[in-house]
Amino acid sequence: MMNLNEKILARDTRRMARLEKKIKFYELEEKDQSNKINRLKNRINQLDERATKRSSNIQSETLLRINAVKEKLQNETSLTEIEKLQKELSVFEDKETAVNDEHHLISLSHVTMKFGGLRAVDDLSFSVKKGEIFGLIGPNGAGKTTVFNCMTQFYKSTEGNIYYTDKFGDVHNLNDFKVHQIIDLGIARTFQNVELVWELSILDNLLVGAHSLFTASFFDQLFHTPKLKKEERLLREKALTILESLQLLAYKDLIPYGLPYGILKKIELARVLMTNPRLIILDEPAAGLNDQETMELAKTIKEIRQTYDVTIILVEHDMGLVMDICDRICAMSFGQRLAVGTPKEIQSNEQVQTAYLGGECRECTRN
Ligand SMILES: Nc1ncnc2c1ncn2[C@@H]1O[C@H](COP(=O)(O)OP(=O)(O)OP(=O)(O)O)[C@@H](O)[C@H]1O
Repeated sequence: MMNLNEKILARDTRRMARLEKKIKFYELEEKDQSNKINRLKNRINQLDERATKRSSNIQSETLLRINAVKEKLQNETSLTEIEKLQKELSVFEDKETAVNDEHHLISLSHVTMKFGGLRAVDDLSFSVKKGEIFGLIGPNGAGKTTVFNCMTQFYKSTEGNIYYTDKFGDVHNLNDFKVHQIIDLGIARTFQNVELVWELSILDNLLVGAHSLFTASFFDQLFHTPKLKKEERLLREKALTILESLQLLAYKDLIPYGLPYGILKKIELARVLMTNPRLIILDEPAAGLNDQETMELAKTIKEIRQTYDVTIILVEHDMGLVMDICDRICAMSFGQRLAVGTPKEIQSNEQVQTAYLGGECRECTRN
C-alpha cells in the first residue's frame, strides 16, 4: 500500500514527464519560446529537487520500518509470525537495496500473480541493472509472460512490489502507475506475435509507435497547423534515422505484408525505439525465426543496447540466443525462481536442468 510520500513522488514524476512533453512542444514552434521553455525547465528542477527530498524521506521511513520489523522479530516466538515478519523485512530490504544501488533499474520483490487458484507467478524476486541484457527462461507455462504483464501493469500483481529507478534517479513502485503511464517512464515492450498495422507503410508504423511523443493538440490535428507539420517532420526524421541504424531503410515505403518474419521482428524493435525507451521488454523475439534470422536478431539486440543505451529484458525459448546475448538470466519453473546467474552458472545449475528435461539441460548447452 502506498503512503502519502510515495503517492506524491509518483504524481511529481508524472508531472515532470508532462512538462518535458510541453517543452518539446514549444521547441517545435517557429517563434522563440525560450522564456516559456526556461520557466518549464525551472519547474522541472523544482519538482526534481522536491522528489529527491521526498525520496530521502521515503528512504528514512523504510529504514525505520526495517528496524521496527527487526525488533518485532527478536521478540517473536510463533513460527508462522516469524515467517510473515521475515517476508515483510525482505520486502523493505529489497526497496532499500533498490534505492541505494546506483546501477539498479528494475526489481521484482516477492511478486505473486494468482488467477483463481493458480499461482502463475509465485513469490518471485530478481533485480536487473542498468545496461544489462537480462533473460527470463522457463518451460511453457512457467509464468514468464505473466511477469512481463505485471511489470508493464497489464496485470496488477496480487502481491509484491516492482521497483523502478526513473531517469531522475527516484525509485518508484510500478504498481502505483497505470498501464498507459508506463511508457512515460521509458518502458516499452513487444509481444509474442508481430503486432504491426498491416495496412500502413513501415515508416507510418514507426510514426504510430511514436504517438505517445506527439504533443500536437486536437486543434492542430484538425487544421493541420504548421506546428503539427513540423512535429511530423521531426518524428519522420527520427524514424528514418532509426530505420537506417537497423538497416531497414529500404523497406520504409512497403507495407508489412509478405516481408520476411525476421524483418518484421526488426521493424517491431525499430518501432519500440521511437518511444525513447530506457527499458525494452521483449517477449520471445526469436519465435518463428530461422537460424540465420536468429543470429541477425542477436546482433541487432546487442547493437541496440550499445547505440541507444538501453536495458533489455527478454523472454526466449531459443537457448542458443539467450546464452549468447544475456549478461544474466533468471530461470523460472511453476511461477517460482529456480536460479539467477550468468549463462554459464545457469547452464550448470542442476535445478534448471531438471526443470527443463528432467536431467541435463541439452537446450542450454546447444551452442
Ligand atoms: N489471463 C489469464 N487467466 C488465467 N490464467 C492465465 C492467464 N494468463 C496466464 N495464465 C496461466 O498462467 C500460467 C503462466 O502463463 P504464462 O503465459 O505467463 O507462461 P509462460 O512461461 O509465458 O509460457 P509460454 O512460454 O508458453 O509463453 C499458465 O498456466 C497460463 O495458463
